[in-house]
Amino acid sequence: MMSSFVAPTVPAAAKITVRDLAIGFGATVIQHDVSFEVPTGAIFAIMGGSGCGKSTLLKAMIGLLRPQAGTIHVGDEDYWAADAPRRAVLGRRFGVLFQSGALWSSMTVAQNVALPLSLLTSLDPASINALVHVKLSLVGLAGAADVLPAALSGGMRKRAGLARALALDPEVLFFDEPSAGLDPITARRLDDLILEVRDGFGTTIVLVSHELPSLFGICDNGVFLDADTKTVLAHGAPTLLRDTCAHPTVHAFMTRSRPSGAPGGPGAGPGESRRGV
Ligand SMILES: Nc1ncnc2c1ncn2[C@@H]1O[C@H](COP(=O)(O)OP(=O)(O)OP(=O)(O)O)[C@@H](O)[C@H]1O
Repeated sequence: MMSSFVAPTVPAAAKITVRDLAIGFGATVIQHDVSFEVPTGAIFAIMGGSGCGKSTLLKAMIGLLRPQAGTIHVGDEDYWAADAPRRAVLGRRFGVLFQSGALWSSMTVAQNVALPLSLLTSLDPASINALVHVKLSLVGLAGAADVLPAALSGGMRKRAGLARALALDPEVLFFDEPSAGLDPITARRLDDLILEVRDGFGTTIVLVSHELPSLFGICDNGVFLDADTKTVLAHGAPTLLRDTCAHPTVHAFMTRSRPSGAPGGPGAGPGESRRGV
């Protein structure tokens, strides 16, 4: 007799492929001809100076901003060619942690983490509670389940946001400036947590950051955007770009030095050299 058992479908690993992307607002182009691939299981950095379009690129990748041109593939699927309901289904494979944590202020930490589970799954309340407890334990907030976000420190808010982003077991986690506003030790703890999530669950991680310690400490791949040319200047791990990239803008950013030709930078006259600025 044939078995009626049907094996659950495991979604294909969500490699993200960006091709010839142009992003912007109205007629304004912020970046164009952006191409890169986020390998499965990578911690991938979107780097570049202020205003170059990192957050705008992130918005296009998580479905908040339609690109002006080009494609973003999630696995084999062209994300922006899909209709809105299909994009919503694809989007369930993503978790997002915004800069502020973006928690609902009138809901407790546990209720915030439970929200995506009650909205997007048919799990019963007891299963949701159990899952919430697991996610909060993972980020070290099991003891803060019944606390309102206002009572949390900045680092705890980020961790609560991370627990919520992890609620649906995403294949890809997006972070917008995860360490912004955190002291160096708290930022380091958050970095360690991001590494634990990637190593423990194989989650692909895409993060926007200009915190050099985080970039060097946890990212194994990335792309560097430039505001002046509105294009990608370099691809690769932040440490690789720091150690080998000769482009003056990338080199200056990665080594916190002045671009060559700038006052006090390499190539500047001796009288222009200053320290401690
Ligand atoms: N909604 C919007 N409408 C019009 N222009 C926008 C909008 N959002 C951002 N911009 C502009 O797009 C450019 C890129 O902004 P974006 O926030 O993506 O840069 P960023 O690299 O993330 O910067 P930062 O590191 O300072 O956060 C900026 O010039 C910004 O003013």
